Amino acid sequence: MSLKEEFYEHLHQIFSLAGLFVPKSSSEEMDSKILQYLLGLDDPIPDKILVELIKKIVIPKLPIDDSKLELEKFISTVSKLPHLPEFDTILPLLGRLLITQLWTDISKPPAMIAGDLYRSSDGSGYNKLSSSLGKANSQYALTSRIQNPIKLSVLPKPDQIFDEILVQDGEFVDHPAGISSMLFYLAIIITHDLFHTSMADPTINLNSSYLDLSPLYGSNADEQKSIRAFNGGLLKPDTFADSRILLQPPGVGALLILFSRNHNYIAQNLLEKNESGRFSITDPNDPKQLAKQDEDLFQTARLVNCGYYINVILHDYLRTILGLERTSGTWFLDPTTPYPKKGQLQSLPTGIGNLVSLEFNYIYRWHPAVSKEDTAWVENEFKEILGDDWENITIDEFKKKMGSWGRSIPKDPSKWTFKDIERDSDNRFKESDIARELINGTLKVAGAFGANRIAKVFRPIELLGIQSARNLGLSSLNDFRRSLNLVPYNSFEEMNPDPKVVEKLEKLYGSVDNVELYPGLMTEKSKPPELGSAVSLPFTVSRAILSDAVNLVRNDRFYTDDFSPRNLTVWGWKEVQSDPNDLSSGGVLHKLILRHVPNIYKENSALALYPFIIPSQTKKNLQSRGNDFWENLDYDVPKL
Ligand code: HEM
Ligand SMILES: [Ca+2]
Repeated sequence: MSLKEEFYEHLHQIFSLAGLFVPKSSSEEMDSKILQYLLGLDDPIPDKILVELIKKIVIPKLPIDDSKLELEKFISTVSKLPHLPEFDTILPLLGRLLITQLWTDISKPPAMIAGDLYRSSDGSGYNKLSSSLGKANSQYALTSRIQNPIKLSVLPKPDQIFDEILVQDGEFVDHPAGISSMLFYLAIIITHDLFHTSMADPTINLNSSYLDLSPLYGSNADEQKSIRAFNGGLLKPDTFADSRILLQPPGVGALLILFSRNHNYIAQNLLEKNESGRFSITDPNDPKQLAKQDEDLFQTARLVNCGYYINVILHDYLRTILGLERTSGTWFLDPTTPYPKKGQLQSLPTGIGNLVSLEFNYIYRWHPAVSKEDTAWVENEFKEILGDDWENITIDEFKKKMGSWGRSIPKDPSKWTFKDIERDSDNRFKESDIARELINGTLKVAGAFGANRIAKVFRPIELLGIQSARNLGLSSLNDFRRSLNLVPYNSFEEMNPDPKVVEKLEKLYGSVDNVELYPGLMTEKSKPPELGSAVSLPFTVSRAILSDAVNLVRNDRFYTDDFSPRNLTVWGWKEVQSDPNDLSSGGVLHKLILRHVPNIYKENSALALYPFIIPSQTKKNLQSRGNDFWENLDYDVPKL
């Protein structure tokens, strides 16, 4: 059988499987019949030459080699077709095919707009045709359709759920793949970039639905103003916009300060290089020109800084999540790749905008991962903010106390400090203070996911979360799984093989179809760390966050169509690239660490190059590659 005949044989089988009857025939006849089927014609195409021409249009070899003049041959053949009755249906169809091909060449809606280079302060205009999509202060989207309503006359009380299956019972369990707290510090920055549920109305998200570093740059014009120096595009020293970061362990703030410092490094370099004179002014005393220069430098620096951030997410964070550092391969998941139409594969759009959903807000509540040390830190913090009876505080009290804490901090974010970490006379934090938090973040092993793994200190937050999800009518875990095309769980045992967990779930929910989304996500089984899922997330969570990541990045025009030297400058565009063959296997975060807390880490420090994994585990992971690559790294803890 020739290759072509073999191909037709396969195709015949596929069509038969799909219930489409296609008689076996010669390949020529087959071509004509397949085209007849694809084009919805009543009769086979009557002419061999036409079949060949139509094939080239329906199944083109992309990109098209126009030197072969295929299009011209097509037009000239079509224009010479004799007026015969058998061509009556074919002629208009040929026109339709040609117009369709030419029409689909150009992406719709347009993703790039000339001269519209910058991110807005609140995420509006990221997509020009639906310019409010995903801007701050919008209602959340919903992902999951309710197909099987929960059949339980009385749902278990939130505190019953927390006290039975969520609260840590017994010893803290180390993360099985040695994931460090630093990975979760970045996860906290990501979640604080995407979600800020309004206390007044839980359907409203006060943040933009884009990974645009809103924790650093703010989510509206006022917040953005509060962090800018209004000179040379700079930010105030070591300043960020989102006060919620102050409630987190200081390592999260330290990581965000790397991005704050990086912004100023970028702005200074942009002005110094001043490519094509794009930041030039003619009169250094003209306030109007100075203001425009400041704005252009600020906005361009933000684009470059976000370029670093997205590459940290793709090359450090996702790589660790997928366990890719254990192999020498350089493959990674790149949602930004352009995929034009190919054969019957439709093109995959980019830059079409994004709106995060309530379900994803819950997918991303990873409180089980908080380390032992950070939990102790949070306990102290909560005692101060919530009072001595913090463990038993009611939801209303919790909201009230959090509100008054928010009003008690300085209005000017450049005055914010972390507990025990003060600002120097130049208003910057000491390198050693920032480095200490980052180093400890890499040394502190995160907590394992699973049922009964959330520290008690999170009780009020979890009760609020469970109650709020209920008020908002979120779907069951199984319906959410259906919405992602995952098979629903048929039994509690399928959801989690641990008999102790099964027993508790059964008592609370009766049937697996009744399990609510959030309690379900936090108690289902976790993925084994060995197989491409190093972070050992709960099954549904692990699948959902990959879909989320791909959408967030691909749908943002600033990371796809507009991610170019035109917008970022040639220097900026080169700066943010990852190099898969370097010591960090393509990581980007080490560049920020080595640059912004200089002379503390060695250039080859495992803690800088693989900050999301505790160093002893990094050594094991790299050794498992089976070569001597691991010997290039220094695994000692940097001295302060
Ligand atoms: C390390 C200590 C942490 C503390 C002190 C903390 C604290 C809080 C607080 C106070 C809330 C607000 C509850 C509400 O208003 O409904 C919250 C919600 C949330 N947390 Fe955490 N959290 C921590 C770790 C994490 C981690 C590691 C993640 C995941 C990466 C995470 C993800 C979330 C998300 C997505 C929300 C919902 C946010 C919103 O809707 O505005 N948190 N957390
Ligand atoms: Ca955002």
